[in-house]
Amino acid sequence: MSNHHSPVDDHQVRISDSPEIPPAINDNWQARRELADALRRLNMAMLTADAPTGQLRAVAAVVHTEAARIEANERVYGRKALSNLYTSRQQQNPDLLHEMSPASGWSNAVAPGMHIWREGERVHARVTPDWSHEGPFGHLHGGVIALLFDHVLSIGQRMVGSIGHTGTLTIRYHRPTPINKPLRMVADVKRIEGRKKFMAAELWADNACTASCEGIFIASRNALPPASPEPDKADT
Ligand SMILES: CCCCCCCCCCCCCC(=O)SCCNC(=O)CCNC(=O)[C@H](O)C(C)(C)COP(=O)(O)OP(=O)(O)OC[C@H]1O[C@@H](n2cnc3c(N)ncnc32)[C@H](O)[C@@H]1OP(=O)(O)O
Repeated sequence: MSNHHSPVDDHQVRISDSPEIPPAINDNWQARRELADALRRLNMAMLTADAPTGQLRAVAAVVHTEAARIEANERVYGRKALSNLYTSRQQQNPDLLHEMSPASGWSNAVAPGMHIWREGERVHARVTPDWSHEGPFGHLHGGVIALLFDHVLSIGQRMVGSIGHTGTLTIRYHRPTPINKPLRMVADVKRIEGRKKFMAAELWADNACTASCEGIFIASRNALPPASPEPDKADT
């Protein structure tokens, strides 16, 4: 595919250089983070509490009412549309990925809450999946692990240019990965061949590598050549 693709639109994606979670874009997005936290708490309570049926139905009714209140606002669907809205209001176009991503978005209640940052030629990440991400009893779902790898490797591509599509992910699950404890990830670029970036990453719990991954990412035909030492400056 891809002759008809528009150029990869990842100019706004930045890799943090700090292990600290950055502040929200503005107070509105801070409020979205707070609502996402509340939703995660509600989900966790629902999954773990031996609650009476009537109580569960009563809470569902309240949540539907509150959702309708928010739905009554003008709707803007997707990162691209939201970016355009910011641009049309002549505000700086912010990096919405880190708020909205299903893997790392602080304002996305389904995301496990993952922070990615760069140190030298590697990207690091930390994430604490919980009971809502359980696969085997007490352990992390393998599909969630694939999501975490895909995301950390995707963002890691920014070290050497623009973000390309995931072509192939090869994951080896070495041992069950725990939930409810901080996990660490590390990723780097192994080599670049034309439009292909060969990447690798590991997932660690305490002192054990529980899974490792190799990924091939394919840059758009329209992307600028890779391997710039300062991708943000080269791409913008
Ligand atoms: C992601 C972009 C947006 C970024 C926004 C920022 C947010 C980031 C958010 C996070 C996003 C998270 C990330 C996501 O979730 S990305 C979403 C998951 N991925 C997809 O949906 C990708 C679907 N597939 C495609 O679109 C096309 O097949 C692609 C683009 C992959 C290649 O189609 P294209 O027409 O361009 O390729 P080509 O035929 O000219 O071949 C070119 C070269 O590549 C080699 N090859 C081809 N396919 C594969 C493969 N599957 N594995 C390994 N190698 C492959 C091929 O042999 C050839 O090599 P060579 O012969 O030259 O040696």
